[in-house]
Formats: sequence, C-alpha cells, structure tokens
Amino acid sequence: MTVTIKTADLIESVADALQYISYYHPMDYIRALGAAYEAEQGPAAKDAIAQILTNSRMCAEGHRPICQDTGIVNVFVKWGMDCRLDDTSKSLQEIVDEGVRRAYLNPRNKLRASVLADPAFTRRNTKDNTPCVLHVEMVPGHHVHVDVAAKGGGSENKSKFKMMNPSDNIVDWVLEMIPQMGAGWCPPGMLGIGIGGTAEHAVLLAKKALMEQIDMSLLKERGPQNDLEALRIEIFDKVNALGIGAQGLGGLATILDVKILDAPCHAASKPVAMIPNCAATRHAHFSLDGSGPAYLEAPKLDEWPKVDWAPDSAAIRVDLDTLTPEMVRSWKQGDRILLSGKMLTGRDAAHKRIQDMLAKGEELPVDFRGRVIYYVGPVDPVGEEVVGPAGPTTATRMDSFMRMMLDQGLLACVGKAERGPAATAAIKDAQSAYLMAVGGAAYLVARAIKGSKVVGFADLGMEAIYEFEVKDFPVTVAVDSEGNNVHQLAPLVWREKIAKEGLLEKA
Ligand SMILES: O=C(O)C[C@H](O)C(=O)O
Repeated sequence: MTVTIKTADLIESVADALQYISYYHPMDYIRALGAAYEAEQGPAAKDAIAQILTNSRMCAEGHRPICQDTGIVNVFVKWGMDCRLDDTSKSLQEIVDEGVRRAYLNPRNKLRASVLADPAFTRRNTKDNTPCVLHVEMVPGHHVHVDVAAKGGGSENKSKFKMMNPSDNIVDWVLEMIPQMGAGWCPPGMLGIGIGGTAEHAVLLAKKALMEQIDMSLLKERGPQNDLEALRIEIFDKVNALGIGAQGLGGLATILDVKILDAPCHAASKPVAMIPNCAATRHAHFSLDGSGPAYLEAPKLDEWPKVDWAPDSAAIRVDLDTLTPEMVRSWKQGDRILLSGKMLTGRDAAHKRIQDMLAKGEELPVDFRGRVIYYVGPVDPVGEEVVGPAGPTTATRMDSFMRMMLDQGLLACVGKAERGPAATAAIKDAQSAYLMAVGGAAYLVARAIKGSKVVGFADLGMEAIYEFEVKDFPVTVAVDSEGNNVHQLAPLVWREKIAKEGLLEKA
C-alpha cells in the first residue's frame, strides 16, 4: 500500500513544531531543571536557574521565544518507503525549508533569523533562517517520522570531536574538554555523545543523542544495565563534580543528563564526538501517515515548578546615564547590579565592522565614550513589545575586540559566559568591568528593556548597534576592575566544596 503525504501537510507540521519549540521547553527538561533548582546550593547558580525557569513559564504563557537565539534548524527525517509525496516538483530540502520559513516569519511570534550564507566571506543573513540542516534515512513502513530541533549557536560552538586511539579513555577526554568549553553553552543542559562509526558519523550520533528524553534520575534509581548506561552515570557524576554550575557560576548542576549513541567502527580508530545542549533545549517529534498535518499538544502550565524570580532588592542600583569610571571601579566581583538608563548594543558583526572602520581611519556611527555595551542580537518585536526576547550572547567571542573597544572610551560591557585572560587583562588595565546577564532568560530580561532604536549598521539586522533604554536590568559583576574573574574563581570553590562535603551524594 502506498501512502500519499501532502507536501502542504509536511510544511505545516514543520512550521507548527518550530513555533511550538520556540516557546515550550520539553517537559523532561523542565522537570530535571526544577529538581536541580531544589538541590542547588550555589546562590548565584540558584538565582540563574530561577531566572531560566521563570523565563520558561513566561514564554509558555506568552508564546514568545525562550531565547533570543532561536537557533539553526536541524531536521531528522525517517521516511517510510511506502510513502510518496503528492508533489514531486520540489526537493525535500526545499519543502522542509518552506516550513522553516513560515515558522520564522510568523507575524504572531516572529523568530530571529540567525543563519548566514557565504560563511567564510560576506556572511549575508538569509533573513528567514533557511536553509535548515536536513538528514534523511529511508526506513521500512508507511509513516514519515520527523525530529526537529532549533540548536543555539552558543552550545553548538562548543562541540568537540576526537579521533581517539582505541585504548584512549573516553571519560578522561570528556573531563578534559568540559572546563575548556566554559559557560558559553549555557549550562545546565545535557551532553550528547557519539562513539564509533567514522568521523562524521560520530558527530551525527552525538547530535541525535540530544533528541532523547532526560531520564538520569530514573537511571540512577534503577542502576545501569549495560556498559553504556554505566558510562553515562560515570560521566554525569564526574562532570557535575567539576563544580562549574549554572552559567559557570559555581554549583552542583552543570549537566542534567548524558546521552550516548554508538556504532561499530574500524579496528584502528575510536571516533568520539560530544555536543552540549543549552538551557534553551528545543526539540519536537511528529509522524505523518497521510491523514493530515501533525499538531503538538500544548503542555499544562501548572507542570512548571512554582518559581517566580524577582530582582534582588539588595542589588546595587546603577544609573547608566550618569555612570562614571569611579563607580565602575567600585564594583566588586559577584556584586548584583540593576542597570537603568541607556545602553548600546553590539555583537560579532558590529565589532568586526568597527575594527575594519578604525583600521581605515573612518568615523564610527556611534560614540562609545562613557557608554556601556550589551552583547546581544535581539528578536524583532511583535504587538506592543519594544523589543523581542533579548538575552546576552557569549562575551568570549568579543574578547579579541575588548582592548579596541576600551580604547574607544567604553566604560563597561555586558554579556554572558567567561572572559579569557587577554580580555580580563584589558579590563583590568582600563579599570573597567564585565557584567553578566543570564543566558537562556531572554524574554524575562527583555521585560527590563523599555525602549529600543537602531543607531548604527542597520544592514546587519539583529547584529546592528541598538540603543536600549533599560530599567532594573539584572546583571552580576563577572570581571571587576582589579581583574577578579567569577568564572575562574567560583567553579574552583564549588569543586572543592563538592569533594570535601560530599554535596552531590546528598543532593
Ligand atoms: O546568538 C545568540 O544570541 C547567542 C548565542 O547562541 C550564544 O550563546 O552565544
């Protein structure tokens, strides 16, 4: 029996699933994060998890994206060989891309276009987030199974691969890689690990592993039944013992689960890949059988933990419009701050263009003297919004521009994740500061943005320079003017505490 799948149904189902995952976290992630929140003892990490959970429920209620990085779309299709498409004039890539386009341009919940063509050179935004990355497998049967994911750039950037020698130890390699990955992948999330096959197969296995349900607490309760399950538990316990914690702020929950898929490999090799999934874990799964489009059922809002983050009333209130170098110098690593006033924005493309313009002696469109810059690429607003979700992007990518920006008279910067030694030294030399906001709390953070206008490089789309007017925008001092660096210090403290006090056994 041949089943006819309507092209329109496939497009509609992909678009619906992508809209769905932009604002609904998978419930297994929410349950695991809720449990991590209860167990967390690191105060800064607990606050970050509270922001992520509060943001998640707000997004589920408001049908707006969990993160400003609405991802690059990954699609895995298992095509039942008894199925045929009603319209064979387009490739499957074109059909699925049409679903992506409709989802990302949906006027009720416009998502961010993050995909750039010509990646090595002009890096032009394709404006509708196409093309997606599509994988197709032909399988027996009369169903089309589709897994869709929207993978954030920050976590994808931390993917690792090693062609190991057969006798090399996988756990040792993972434990060597995790600290190097820093916090730009927005922990707590999960790790997908692929072992075996060939180089490209191992990476694909790691990505597919991220589509599985989080079930580490069940696995630990019943105990491992095979070597792969034992390996999952060993990696889970040893990674969390590193004390990295939510957003790299030091704590008990760095990962919520480890998923491993394997495949036979050549006798000479042991390819291993690891891909993390961030706090904006987004994936959904549906099947088509020719009877119409698939629509996913909305989760119940009362399934979210009762966590309502509110700004810390003891935080230092800072007026950006009257900020002085003396005030910046008075901030200490770990201080909680609520920013109000005007703040500029800029991320990768804007920094590169500023560098090129300065090299040519051209005048910049914006004067950075006495200003604070926020590393962000916001989602476009819909309805009454002044801006869509607008959480921080990874500051580490701006490290090589830090000294250049400080030379322009910049007072401080805001982003997420750690700064490297050169950027930390530049901040110390200029007696500046780096403030961090919570990655994965973009809709919550955007509530603090009361005004927004583009003031430079408008052609860069979400990467343009904006001026935001903010009110009580929550940040923490991550590098202070003396070069003290939270991301270096806090995990060390928590690693020791976990080991000495056996905190993970008690959690
Ligand atoms: O692109 C962004 O907005 C964020 C990015 O995913 C990142 O985590 O650095």
